[in-house]
Amino acid sequence: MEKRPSLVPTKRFDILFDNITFESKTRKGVKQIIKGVSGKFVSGELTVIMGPSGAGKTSLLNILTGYQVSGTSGTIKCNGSGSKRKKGSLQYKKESCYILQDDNLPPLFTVYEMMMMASNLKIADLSKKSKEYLIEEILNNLGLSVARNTKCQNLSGGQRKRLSVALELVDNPPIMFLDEPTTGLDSSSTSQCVQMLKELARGGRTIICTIHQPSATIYSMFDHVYMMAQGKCVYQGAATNTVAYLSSLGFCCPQYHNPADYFLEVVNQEYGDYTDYLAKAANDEKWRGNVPIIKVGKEIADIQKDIEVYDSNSDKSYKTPSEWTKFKVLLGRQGTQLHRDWTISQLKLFLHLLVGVFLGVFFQNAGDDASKVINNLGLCMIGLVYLSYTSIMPAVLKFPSELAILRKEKFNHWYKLSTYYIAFLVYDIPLQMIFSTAYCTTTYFMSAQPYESFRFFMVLLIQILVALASSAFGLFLGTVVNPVNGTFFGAIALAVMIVLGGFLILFTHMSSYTYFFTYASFFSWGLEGMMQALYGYNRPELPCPDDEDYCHYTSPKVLLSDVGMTKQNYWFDVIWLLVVCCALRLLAFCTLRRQLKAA
Ligand SMILES: Nc1ncnc2c1ncn2[C@@H]1O[C@H](COP(=O)(O)OP(=O)(O)OP(=O)(O)O)[C@@H](O)[C@H]1O
Repeated sequence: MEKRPSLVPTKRFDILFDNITFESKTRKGVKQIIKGVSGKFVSGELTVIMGPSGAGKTSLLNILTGYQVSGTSGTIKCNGSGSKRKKGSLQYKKESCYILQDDNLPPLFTVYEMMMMASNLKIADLSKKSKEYLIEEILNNLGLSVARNTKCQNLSGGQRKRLSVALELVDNPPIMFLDEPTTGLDSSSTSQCVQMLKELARGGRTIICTIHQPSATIYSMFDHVYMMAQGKCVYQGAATNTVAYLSSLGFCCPQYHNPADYFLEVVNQEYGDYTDYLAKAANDEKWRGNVPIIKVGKEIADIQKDIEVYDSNSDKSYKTPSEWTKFKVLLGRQGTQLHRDWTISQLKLFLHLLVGVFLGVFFQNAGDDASKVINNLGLCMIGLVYLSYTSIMPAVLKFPSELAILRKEKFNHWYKLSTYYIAFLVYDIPLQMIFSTAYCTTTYFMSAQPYESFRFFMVLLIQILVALASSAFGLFLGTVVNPVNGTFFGAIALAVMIVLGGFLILFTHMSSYTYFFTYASFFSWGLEGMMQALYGYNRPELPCPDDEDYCHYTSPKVLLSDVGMTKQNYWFDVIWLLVVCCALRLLAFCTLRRQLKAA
C-alpha cells in the first residue's frame, strides 16, 4: 500500500524552557540580552512573542530554535521528557523548522519547482505522484495555487511569506518557529497569514512567531501571548486575558483601545518603569487560556490512520533521502540555475571568446616570430591575469550572495553543507575549464603559437589551473571577509602576484630573498609553465622576419635562460598549482562552515 501524504503531524511537542539567559560580550563589557526567562509553549496553540523593538524577541526565538547557542544558558525541554539541553543540540531540533524574517528564496525558480525540490530533498518514501498530491494540498491550503508557475522573483510579499511556510510544511514538522512573518504585509495579507498559522496550529503543531505591533483583530487571533520587555517576560497568557491581567496590576486599558497597543505603551514605560513589577506578576499561570481542541476532520483522520500503520515505529512522518539523492537534486538545481541565468554561462563564454579574438588580433603572429618574443611573453602574462581576474571576482561574490538561502536551508535540514559544496564544485570546475578553453583556443591559434598538440594542451592545462586556483582563492576570500572587502583584497592580492609573476621583474633580476616570495604567486608558476610549454622541450629556432636586421631571441634556449626559466619545471608547476587549488577549495569549505556556524 502506498503511503499517503498528510498535513497532520504524527507527533506533538510542548516546549518548556526555564531560566534562559543570553549574554553578549561587547567593548563596554558583557551585555545581558535575555535575563532568565521561563515559559511553556504547547502544541495546538498559536503562540506570539511580542514586545517593543530590542526587547529580545528574536534572541529568544534564536535560542529556542538552536540558531543561537554561544552565550546562552538555561534549560529547554520538550514534552516534559526532562532531558537537558546539550550545547548546540536541542531534542526537538530535527522536528522543527525556523522561518526567518527575510524570505530567502532563489529568484529563478517557480513556486511549484521550489516545492518539488523541497519535497525531493526532504522526503524519501513518497512516490512522485504522492509528492504532487501533497504539494497541491499545501498550495491550496496556503492560497498559493494561483502562483504555482510564478518565479520567486515575481511573487508578492505575502506570497513569498506563504511560500517560505509552504516549503517547510512539506515534511510536516510538528514545531514551527517564525520570526516576524507579517513584516511588510498589508493588513489583509497579515490577517490571512495569521489565520493560516492558526489553522496549522489547530492541526496539532506548536507554532511560535514574533510580531511587532498587531491590530486588535490580529491580536485576538493568538492563543498564547508571550510579552517581553528589556529581556524579561512581562506576561504569558491568553490574548483574551490581557486586559484583565493589566487591570489586576492597576493598568486600566481604555475602552475601545487595542489591548496590544496599550500593553506596548506600558512596557515602553510611557506610564513609568514597571518592568520588574510586571516580570514578577508574569510568573502567575492563571492567565493561560485553555488548550484548543485539535481539529481532525474525517478525511484527515483516515489519512492519519494510514500514517500510524506505516510510522508506528518512526520518529518522523517521512524518511529523509540519502545524501546521494540530495546531491542529485542539488545538481539539478544548479543545472537549471545555470541554464536560466544566461549571465553565468552564455555571456561569460561569449566574452572569453571575444577577448581571445581581440588579443589574437593584437598579438598576431607573436608566437612564431623571433622579433616578437617579448610581446609573446606579455601575451602569456596578460592571459594569466585575465583568467585570474575573471575567476576571482565572481568567486568572491558567490557565497555571500547565496549565504542567506544556504543558511536557511541547511538549518532546516534540507541538506548537509558538504553535499551542497560538492554539487557546486561539480558545476563550477567544468565551467571554469570551458571558459579557459574558449579563451586559450582563440588566442593560441590566432597568435600563431606552435601547431603542436602537446604544447597546446600543456598551455591549456596551465591556464585552466591558474583560473581554478584564482577562483578557489576568491571563494576563500568571500567566506572570510565581506564582499566589498573581498573584491578589494582580491584585487590587491592579484596586483602583488603580478609583480611576483616573473614578467615585470624577471626572475634573473631578483635577489634570492625576493625570489622566495614568487612561490606565493600563481602567476610565477603559471608563466614558468607556459614558457616551458611554448619554448622548452627542444623547440627549434624561431624565424626572424626578412625586414628585421637582427632578432635577439631566435633561440628559445637563450630566451628561457634570460628570463630565468631554464629548468624543466613544467610538471612541478602543474602539481604546485593543483595543490594550491585543492588546498584553497578545502579551506573555503572550512571557512564557509565556520561562517554558517557563527550565524
Ligand atoms: N549578538 C549580539 N550582540 C550584541 N547585542 C545583541 C546581539 N544580539 C542582539 N543584541 C541586542 O539585544 C537586543 C535585543 O535584540 P533582538 O533582536 O532580540 O530584539 P527584538 O526584540 O527582536 O527587536 P526587533 O523587534 O527590533 O527586531 C538589542 O538591543 C540588540 O541590539
